[in-house]
Amino acid sequence: MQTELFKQIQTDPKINLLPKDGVAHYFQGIFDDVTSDLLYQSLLSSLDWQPDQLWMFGKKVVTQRKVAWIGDSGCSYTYSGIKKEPQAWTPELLDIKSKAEELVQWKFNSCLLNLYHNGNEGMGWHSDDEIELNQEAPIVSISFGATRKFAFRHKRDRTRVSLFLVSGSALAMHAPTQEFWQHSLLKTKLSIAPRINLTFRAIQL
Ligand SMILES: O=C(O)CCC(=O)C(=O)O
Ligand SMILES: [Fe+2]
Repeated sequence: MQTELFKQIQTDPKINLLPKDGVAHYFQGIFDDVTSDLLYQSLLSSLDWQPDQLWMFGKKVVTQRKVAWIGDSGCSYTYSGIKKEPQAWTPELLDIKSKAEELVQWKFNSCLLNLYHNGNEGMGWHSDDEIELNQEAPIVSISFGATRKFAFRHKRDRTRVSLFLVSGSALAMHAPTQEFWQHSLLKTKLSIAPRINLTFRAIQL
């Protein structure tokens, strides 16, 4: 019974995953398995992947997880105190961007990609609420590779909602989700295959 309900929630893009203060929709099978594998390989080899750098307790930390920042010219982006200049769009990225835009009827001008080599790598609790982002715009997150668990946590009462993001899926987060919720890509001892995640964002120019 619980499994049935879970499956339904996981696959019905009309259901809002959040009980309040935000809207998040999950779309499975945006890309089929063969296309997802091809896109994964092509993103892995065509982009300049760099370790992420962030400040933790006053110290600069370099992550195992790698990132690539893509955007229209002028879309520089500062987070955790590090200013990033964008790499140019590739044909594959533009195709994926079109799909993301179609899902939410919004135009994006930038994309942050994360490469998690194994289950030991994740992303801690945060909101995508950087000052450069248009706060009205949704964020669309697309995943290729290993299935990973993603969780939301309400900033005030700590309510949690979690789901598995499978290869070829999209997760759309609409305003005011970032204002009230944090999210995290949880680490796991189970999943050892790598995963690439893309978050399409609208930077205010
Ligand atoms: O890898 C994920 O699914 C989440 C990535 C994320 O939250 C981000 O890039 O801001
Ligand atoms: Fe995020």
